[in-house]
Amino acid sequence: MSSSLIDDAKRRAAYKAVDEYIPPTTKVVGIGSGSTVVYVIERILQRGKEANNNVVFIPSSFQSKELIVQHGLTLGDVDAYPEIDVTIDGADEVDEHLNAIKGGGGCHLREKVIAEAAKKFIIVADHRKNSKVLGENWTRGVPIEVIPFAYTRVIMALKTLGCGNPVLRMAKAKAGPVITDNGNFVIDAHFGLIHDPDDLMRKIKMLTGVVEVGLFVRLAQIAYFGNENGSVTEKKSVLYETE
Ligand SMILES: O=C[C@H](O)[C@H](O)[C@H](O)COP(=O)(O)O
Repeated sequence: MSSSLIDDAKRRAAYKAVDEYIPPTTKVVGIGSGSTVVYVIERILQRGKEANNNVVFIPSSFQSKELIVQHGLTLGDVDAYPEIDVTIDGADEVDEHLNAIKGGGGCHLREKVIAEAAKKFIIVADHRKNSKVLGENWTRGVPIEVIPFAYTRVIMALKTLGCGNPVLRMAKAKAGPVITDNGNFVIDAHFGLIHDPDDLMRKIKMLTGVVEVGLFVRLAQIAYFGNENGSVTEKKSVLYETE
């Protein structure tokens, strides 16, 4: 599938999420990070200045803060708005229960804060992210943000938890490791198929030096996946099916 077809798929998922989950009454919107979220902003801007005038946007990263500011939207902070109406974000993989792997861009710590602060957390992605079980398609591993001082110890501990080859994420255009928006490192740890993401998330989070794990368990209400044929698949959490 060409990259423009994938971009189209991301765009359709993002547009649908904005159309269905940001009604005119919405006051506070959380903005995730990554390439799909760019289309979320694109759709929000298409609603026009008037529709966005009274809406505050809360970023989950340097990237989303820049998107909000550059497009003249009102920037807020989770300190001032600890309760968000709806957060829309991308994902690296989503399982059948709407658990997700996130952090391919190293932003999962702030993204999780913004997701947990939201009454509704919505995922937007292309069809490659739509799996039955986590680890099926996303084999780069679970992103784990760690304080630099502890990274070697965390890598050792991840091996005892069953990860064969945890890798410190290296920067592409700089010598040395990726540094997150919070000044930390990221370790990518592939665990094969993850049948119990809650259990794995808790075990990793208990390791000293781990700041946040890119496993989002039971947080999403709905996920939209843009497909190759132009359709959009909706996956809804059983936790919200009664709504
Ligand atoms: O740290 C990055 C985030 O978790 C992204 O939301 C995730 O990697 C998906 O990004 P994209 O929309 O570019 O596939």
